[in-house]
Amino acid sequence: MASIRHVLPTRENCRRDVRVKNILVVGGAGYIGSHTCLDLHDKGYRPVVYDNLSNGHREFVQWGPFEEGDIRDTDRLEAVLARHSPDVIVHFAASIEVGESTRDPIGFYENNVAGTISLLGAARKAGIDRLVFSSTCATYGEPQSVPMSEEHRQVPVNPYGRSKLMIEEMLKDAGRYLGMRSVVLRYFNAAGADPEGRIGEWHEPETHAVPIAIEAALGQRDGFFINGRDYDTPDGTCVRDFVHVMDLADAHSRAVRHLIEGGESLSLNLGTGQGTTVRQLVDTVRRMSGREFPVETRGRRDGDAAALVADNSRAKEALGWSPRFGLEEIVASALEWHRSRLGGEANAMPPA
Ligand SMILES: NC(=O)c1ccc[n+]([C@@H]2O[C@H](COP(=O)([O-])OP(=O)(O)OC[C@H]3O[C@@H](n4cnc5c(N)ncnc54)[C@H](O)[C@@H]3O)[C@@H](O)[C@H]2O)c1
Ligand SMILES: O=c1ccn([C@@H]2O[C@H](COP(=O)(O)OP(=O)(O)O[C@H]3O[C@H](CO)[C@@H](O)[C@H](O)[C@H]3O)[C@@H](O)[C@H]2O)c(=O)[nH]1
Repeated sequence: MASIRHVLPTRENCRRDVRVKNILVVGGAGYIGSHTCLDLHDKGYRPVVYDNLSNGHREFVQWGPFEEGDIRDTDRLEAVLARHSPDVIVHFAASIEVGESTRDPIGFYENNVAGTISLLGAARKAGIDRLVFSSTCATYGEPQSVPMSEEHRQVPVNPYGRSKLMIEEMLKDAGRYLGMRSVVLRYFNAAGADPEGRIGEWHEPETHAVPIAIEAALGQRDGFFINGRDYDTPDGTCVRDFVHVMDLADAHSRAVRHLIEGGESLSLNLGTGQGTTVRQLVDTVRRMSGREFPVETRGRRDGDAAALVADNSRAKEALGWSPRFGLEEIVASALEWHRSRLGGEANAMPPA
């Protein structure tokens, strides 16, 4: 298989057709936001990060200026917008953990919905009417059919998904009545890391399947617990559509360009269209890391859908986007990132 580095766009081949513009990346010190800054920079944009560092990392801000602030602080946002005059806002900032949303629903609506109202107000005042928004396949709720197209009904089953759907509805009204154009990107399961190992997935606490399996392989956890093996799927474990974070980043840069070029508002799924069971994921991590680790089964996790796989044809058509990487590249890049973070600790471990 070709090295991941060989298919990444270079600064040179993308600069030719994109003028340098400021892009405000809200939540850009986080996982997907920082990879998007890397991609925007490589394509000739200047990403300005606005983040309160509640879940992000200062050291992930490497490709443009950093403005520390909270999206609920409208005055601070207005000052930053006035200073940088961005052409487009890319909005990642949110509380993201589904389980936490059931324990603290009001906190989720406060950060995600009230925070976005504050951001939209500041953007309107600054005359910025182009926005790319991080949504999620969790807005669909229980799948009626797989793969899921954008026409699938949206009936989220947890406060996290509902908060994202509320924002999608607000953006529709901002488009209808205020002329704001937006690209809503509904990600499936983001995973993987910058192939050069500069940034990667780093959530605290970590709840996502890929980094947890890798931490188990690197001896940072006792093992991996599969949440339920009694689903109606090929091996009884949940099916997910893992999409490489660099492919997501590429889609954001394309969405930015679409808006700058006058394109209409869009809602798009971002996934590969390929389903992977949790068991297959764990086996791939074992094989690629060369390390066995204990795998046990526990009960189902509340709110988990059996299978979530994207129909990505609309994103392909509207943005000319296509996922370039599969599960092996996801696991390889994530392994590299985790190993580089652990340094000698990972290398010192005896093979299992
Ligand atoms: N990770 C996934 O698989 C996935 C899937 C679907 C959708 N999403 C969405 O993508 C976006 C990014 O997810 P991520 O995995 O990179 O999460 P992340 O937590 O790594 O990034 C979110 C960033 O937003 C910042 N932030 C949060 N609240 C803020 C506030 N009030 N003001 C300023 N900054 C704030 C955090 O500090 C963090 O840096 C989120 O909106 C999430 O809902 C993620
Ligand atoms: O230790 C673990 C962790 C996860 N899983 C399972 O692995 C699958 C994937 O889980 P996870 O990586 O936590 O992702 P999701 O719960 O599918 O949620 C992610 O993907 C959603 C879109 O599918 C986004 O909306 C969310 O923000 C994002 O966290 C699920 O079946 C989990 O139950 C395990 O079995 N064991």
